[in-house]
This record gives sequence, structure tokens and C-alpha cells, in this order.
Amino acid sequence: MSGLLTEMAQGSLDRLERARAAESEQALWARVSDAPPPPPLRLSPEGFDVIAECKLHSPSAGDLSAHTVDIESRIKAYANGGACAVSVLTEPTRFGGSLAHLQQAARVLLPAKVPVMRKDFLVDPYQVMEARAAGAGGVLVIVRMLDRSRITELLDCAAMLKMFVLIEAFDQADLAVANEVLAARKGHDEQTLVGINCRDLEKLGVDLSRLEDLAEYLPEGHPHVAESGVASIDDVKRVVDIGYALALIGTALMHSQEPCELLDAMLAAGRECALAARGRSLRIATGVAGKDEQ
Ligand SMILES: O=C(O)c1ccccc1NCC(=O)[C@H](O)[C@H](O)COP(=O)(O)O
Repeated sequence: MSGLLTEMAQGSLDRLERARAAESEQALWARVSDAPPPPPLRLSPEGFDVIAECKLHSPSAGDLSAHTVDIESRIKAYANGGACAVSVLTEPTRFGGSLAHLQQAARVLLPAKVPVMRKDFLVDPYQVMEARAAGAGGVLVIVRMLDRSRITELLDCAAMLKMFVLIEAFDQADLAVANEVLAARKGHDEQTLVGINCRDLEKLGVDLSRLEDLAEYLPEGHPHVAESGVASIDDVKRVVDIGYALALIGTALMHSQEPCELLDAMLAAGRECALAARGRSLRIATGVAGKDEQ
């Protein structure tokens, strides 16, 4: 595991210990198990969606808060721009996040029925319950940080709470684990996305070619998410052309003074590309494709 992930895992365990000391697992479960279900994640029939991310700081970009007057306005802008979900960092030391941000986002998004995803370095089902207690409808699960049985426990907990999960992979080995875990869950009533993160965890740079290189190893039957480094309309077109149904976009939106407009433009471009790709497949399937499409 990279130095950063090791640091994040330790920090996550420390936070978990403090949280458990403040509220037992039984008490937290009692609080969330009877709560009304979160807004479901709904994907567009037009073939492309964006999970818009709120992160005030990041190891790669440093301070990202310059254009965020208040979190609620940013979250509303994401919903108005058409995000299918909003990812909120809750990691405090390197990402400037907190559970309070998650709670604020969930409250603001409730009328629009857009779910919020807890973006953190989760290591225990307790933290999935914490996310639900804060109003979240989804969580991130990073394969690289966990063994198979712990991934399964996190997925089980999320499913019981009607939350979606974004399973995150960095390489082929992560995808082999994701494939194995998901194969054992066929037929479960749950919503699981699988994402490839393009960030190099040592150098912190991004390389979108990872999306092409790993596409063939992605589990079938789950929407695929392009994560990290999707920063422009051209990037969006590229990920849709490779076949990704969603992009998780943080830095570019945080740098934007007009995130609603940027999101709207990215969605329009992605959906136009998805439509063109469908047209190409249809022409090939019906045998009316041009020579360069075959
Ligand atoms: O954002 C970082 O600098 C980072 C560094 C190390 C591990 C994780 C990191 N970010 C978490 C993410 O996965 C991204 O926030 C997410 O994919 C959005 O990426 P981007 O659009 O590039 O901000």
C-alpha cells in the first residue's frame, strides 16, 4: 500500500476509535436502521452522468476552497448542474473534510432527491453507519486498503442501509479482487458502481490512459466510473468513448467559479458522445456501418 494510503488508513482507524468511544455500534445502528431510506442513485438514460465532488483541500492540488463561499451554495450548484450524486470528502487532515460537511450536503440535497456519497478511507462498517446517520446515500470503498472479507462487510452494511457503493480500483490486482467479491454477490439487491482511479498515489499525478488499459478487466453488469483527472470537455468525451458511464470530478469543479455551468457543459458533451457511440453500435449491429466503423 502507498505511504499516503497507509497514513489515511491509520487516521481512519484513529477516528473510528474516537467515534466508537462516543457512541457504541449498537446505539448507532439503532439510530440508522429505522431511518427513512436515502434518495436513490438514479442514472440518466442518456448514457453519461457525473458524480460531482466537494473537497476543500487535496494532497495533489493543495487548497481548493478559493471559490467556495459556503459549502451549501457549492452543493446546490452541483445539483442544479445535473450531478447524479455529490461526493463529499470527510477526511480531515489532508482533504479538509468532515462529517458535518456531509450532513450539510445531505440536508441541502434532500429536496432535489440527489444522494450524497461519503468519500473517505473507510475501514469498518461503523463508518458506513456514520455516513447514513449523516444523511448519505452512498459510500466509497477502496479495494487496495481492505481484505476481501472486510470489503464484503462494508458492502453488506451499505446494502442493509439501502446505500450505493462505489468500489474503487487502481490496478488490475484491485480489479481481480473486485471481480471476485462481486461474483459472490450476484443477485443481491444492491447498487454497486466500479471505478478506476487514475491517480498515482506516490507522485500524485493523473494518467487517463489507465482508463483504457484497465477497461477490459472491469466487472460486467456494474456502471463504470472514471475517477480523478477528468478536467475538461475533451476528457469527458475521451472517457465516454472508452465506455465509462460516469465520471467522478472534483478538482476541476472546485477550481471553477461557475461549477453549475461547467457541469452542465460536461454532461451535454458526455451525453452527445454516448448517443453517437450508441448510433455507431446500432449501425454495426444492423450491418449498415461505414467501413471505418466496422
Ligand atoms: O485528490 C487527491 O489529491 C488525492 C490524492 C491521493 C489519494 C486520493 C486523492 N483524491 C481522492 C480522489 O479519488 C479524487 O478526489 C476524486 O477521484 C476526484 O478527482 P479529481 O477530479 O482529480 O479531483
